[in-house]
Amino acid sequence: MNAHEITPGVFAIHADIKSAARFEGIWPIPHGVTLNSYIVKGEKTALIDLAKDWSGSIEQYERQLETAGTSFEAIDYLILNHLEPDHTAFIVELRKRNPKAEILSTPKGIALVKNFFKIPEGLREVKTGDSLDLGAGRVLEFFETPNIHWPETMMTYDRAGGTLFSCDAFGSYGTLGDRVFDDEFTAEEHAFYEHESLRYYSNIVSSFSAFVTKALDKLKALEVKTVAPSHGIIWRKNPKTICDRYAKYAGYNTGTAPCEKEICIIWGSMYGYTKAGLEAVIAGIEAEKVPYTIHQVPDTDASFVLADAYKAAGLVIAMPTYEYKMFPPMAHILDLFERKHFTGKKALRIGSWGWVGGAKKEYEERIAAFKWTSVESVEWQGVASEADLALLKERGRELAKLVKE
Ligand SMILES: Cc1cc2nc3c(=O)[nH]c(=O)nc-3n(C[C@H](O)[C@H](O)[C@H](O)COP(=O)(O)O)c2cc1C
Repeated sequence: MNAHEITPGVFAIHADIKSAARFEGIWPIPHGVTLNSYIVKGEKTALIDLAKDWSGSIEQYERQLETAGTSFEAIDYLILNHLEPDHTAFIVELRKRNPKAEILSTPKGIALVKNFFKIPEGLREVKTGDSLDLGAGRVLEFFETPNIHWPETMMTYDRAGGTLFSCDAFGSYGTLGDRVFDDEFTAEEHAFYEHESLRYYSNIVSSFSAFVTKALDKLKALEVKTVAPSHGIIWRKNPKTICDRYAKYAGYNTGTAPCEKEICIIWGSMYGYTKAGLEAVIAGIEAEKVPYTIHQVPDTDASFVLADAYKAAGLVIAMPTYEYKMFPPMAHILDLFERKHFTGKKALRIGSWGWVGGAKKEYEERIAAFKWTSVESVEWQGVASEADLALLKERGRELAKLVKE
């Protein structure tokens, strides 16, 4: 694969990773993930971010550097926007092959270079407002954007070409193949990557939405012609599309953008009693014509549940009591909701119990901090009666009406 030229002297070094089953060891990536790093040339050459190791990775990476007219040995500066290992794995190899290349990152980033990789020298701390003159009119500017997605994170901006190297911000799952630019994909392909970027955001970034909003504010002053993230599509035709999308995603759990008027139904059931009650709830939702997605746990991986639940204004949580508490796979989902700050939802909880219940109490304790608006929950012993089913349908309607407000 060749490097992709973004503007004269600026290249994307792009790798499709298909060998890993999961991202961060948690989130399934059936369609893989891309890793982008970038070469910027003035009189001096900068490499922005690196890549993770994969089979044959160094050789593939070197071949792309060659097609961009450079090599590990010719790099003058290594700029690290983010120290997560998927963007830094080659750092030791680069330092070995090219001890003169200076490494630039935020003060927290430089501390990680020292502590992670035991590289003690040839390091430069940069802060917001600092810049690096590569010569020939090419100046790179740095913007600290903490917690997108680690505390040390920054973005780098090439003012001459208007390219923003945003690292994990504006990223997505999904490999790209030989195309990397937004104008090279069809509407259908964009719909696929949009869902993968929502899944990426809800899995990886949603805990840090307040920081995303702050970073987007900071970037408003820049004339961004191309958004060049570390994962996924490079946006040169419509950079606003991905910026707006991220602003919307950040708003879902900080309240700066409304969630979608839809319901995500998450259910688990051992013997089908809760499921039968859920069908009545669904009938109520359908009667109100509110769109919904539905996921059974644990069958559907939490990664996909999070994506649909993150964007939905409404949630149905359907589960039985299990050992005096919530059905364990649902407890896992609620634990993730807490960690990822899924606030502000409208929710209905239902479920069957056998002899004394317990799920309701644990659920209510768990969601107390979530700032959700709850429709009164419905519980029943064993098989739902006709009266239970009528009530369940009614509560489904009630939730749907709330979502439509
Ligand atoms: C492993 C296990 C643990 C259970 N623990 C409780 C419990 O602590 N309290 C209770 O009231 N019912 C308990 N039950 C009973 C179920 O909650 C009850 O049968 C319910 O109707 C199952 O609904 P489902 O078919 O949707 O799974 C338990 C059932 C199983 C299989």
